[in-house]
Amino acid sequence: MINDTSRIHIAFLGPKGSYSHIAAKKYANYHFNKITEYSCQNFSDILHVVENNQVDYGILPIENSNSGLINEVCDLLLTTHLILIGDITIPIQHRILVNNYNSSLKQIQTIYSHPQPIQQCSNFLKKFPHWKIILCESSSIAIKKVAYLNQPNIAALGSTQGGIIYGLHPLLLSPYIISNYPLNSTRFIILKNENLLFTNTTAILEKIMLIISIDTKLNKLYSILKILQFYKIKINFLRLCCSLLPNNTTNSIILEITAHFHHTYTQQALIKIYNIAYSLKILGCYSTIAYQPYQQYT
Ligand SMILES: O=C(O)C(=O)Cc1ccccc1
Repeated sequence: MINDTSRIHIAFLGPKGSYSHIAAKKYANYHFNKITEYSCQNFSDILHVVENNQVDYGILPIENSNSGLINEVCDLLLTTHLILIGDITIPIQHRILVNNYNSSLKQIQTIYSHPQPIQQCSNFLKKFPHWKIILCESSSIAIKKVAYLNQPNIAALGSTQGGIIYGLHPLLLSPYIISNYPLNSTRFIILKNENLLFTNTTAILEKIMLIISIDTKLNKLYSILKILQFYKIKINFLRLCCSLLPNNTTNSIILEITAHFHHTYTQQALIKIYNIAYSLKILGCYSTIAYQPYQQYT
């Protein structure tokens, strides 16, 4: 347990300069005075340090506008007792980062990054089939490695901020060209080790994330969708997590809805879902922050 109570400790993926670090700083600027950043090697380590009260909050990417839901994070949500207290969406602008600012695309033979940026830039990367792709635990560890190796034929795919921290230079290419879709953004969720679902009673908590366990054989998923439709509750995303065990008779659903927990319709819908499910867990009720600083490129 960290003793300095005047500071908020927040855990994120990678050394400084990762997209998760950028999101953590933006979230913290909005909510807290002083923060201490706590860097983790992988997503499960983030949950671990929050669960053990080594830090106050953990931040994890949940979905990207290009590549969709981040499966590894969804799977981790099924196993944690942490609650979700907020989310933040930030623009993601990938850059090709090199050691020497005179370098060109032609020189590159190997590119390092996290699987997410690689997936989000897959169309651009297809133009260079001879490039060797090296997957790393975060984009910032990739940047750090490329800076350490200091060779003209290697590059990292990551953020401008990460490049600045480790002394890499972005090639003069618009991030619009590098990402599969120009408006690339990622939504991050903020997790806390707490029992209370409603820590911030003054905020308008407009989103609810649920984990529902249902029978695999019966048409329970359809029934859940019908209930939500009946109460006109908007589904933000739904992920069906099928068990790989042959005799397992339950599936888990991660469902995010736009709804106010105390609204009568929400309460009625949740009771109906609870009645047809094996179990219903409310992972969190929270409000959202979205940053849209795309203007700088328009
Ligand atoms: O590798 C990083 O920098 C991360 O934070 C993971 C990631 C990468 C790209 C989009 C969202 C999250």
